[in-house]
Amino acid sequence: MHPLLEQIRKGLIVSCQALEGEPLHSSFIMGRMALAAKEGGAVGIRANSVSDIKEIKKQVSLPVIGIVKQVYGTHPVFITPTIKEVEALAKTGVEIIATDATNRIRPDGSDLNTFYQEVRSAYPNILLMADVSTLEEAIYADELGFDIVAPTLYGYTEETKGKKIDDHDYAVIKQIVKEVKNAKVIAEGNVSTPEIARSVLDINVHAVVVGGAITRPQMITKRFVDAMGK
Ligand SMILES: CC(=O)N[C@H](C=O)[C@@H](O)[C@H](O)[C@H](O)COP(=O)(O)O
Repeated sequence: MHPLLEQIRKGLIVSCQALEGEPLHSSFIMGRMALAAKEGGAVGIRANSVSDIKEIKKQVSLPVIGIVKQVYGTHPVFITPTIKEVEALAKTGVEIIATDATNRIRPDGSDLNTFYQEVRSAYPNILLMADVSTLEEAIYADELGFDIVAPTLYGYTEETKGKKIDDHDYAVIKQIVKEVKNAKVIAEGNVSTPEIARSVLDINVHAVVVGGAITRPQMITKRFVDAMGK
């Protein structure tokens, strides 16, 4: 197994992201979030934007899954959508680059296969993570040769809107773990409690990514307020 994949095996990766318009939108704060995650025992960090990644890399030496969320007009593909974002990420020294790996055509008109080949040949030493929304996309990403597959976009596409990882007794992640042959499967997206993290590990995922439940305090506050019935 690749040493980096060995390093994150069965561990918690904390996604430290705050987009423009969110209260914690600041590379300084994301760097400190990463440090807090490390102190709590995280084995890796997922982060968005060159500026956040640079600051995070100053604060921690954990492996980073880098993305650039870039919206092109009204196009629905926004997680590292084109080679331009990949080039920017590669310069930061991230160990893993994640990208939208749904079956949708990308903003520059290319399909996933063309994009994958282009990225792989330009950056053979960077691990590639496929953010998918369905079992079929997970299988295809695995066949293409992605190192990691995750259902990050399950619940966030037209086809899967509103769905969550723990729906129907974790049916989707169970199927993905069963059908994906070579790539490591990471659970990401709506892992909102330690119990869900434990359950997906028991399903035999390679590692777990948790974002909002740790790093978006406005969401955490709302969950308390909602539970209190206010
Ligand atoms: C759909 C989308 O844009 N997902 C993004 C991908 O990087 C992030 O906004 C999520 O926070 C991340 O996937 C972790 O998920 P959660 O925050 O649910 O633990």
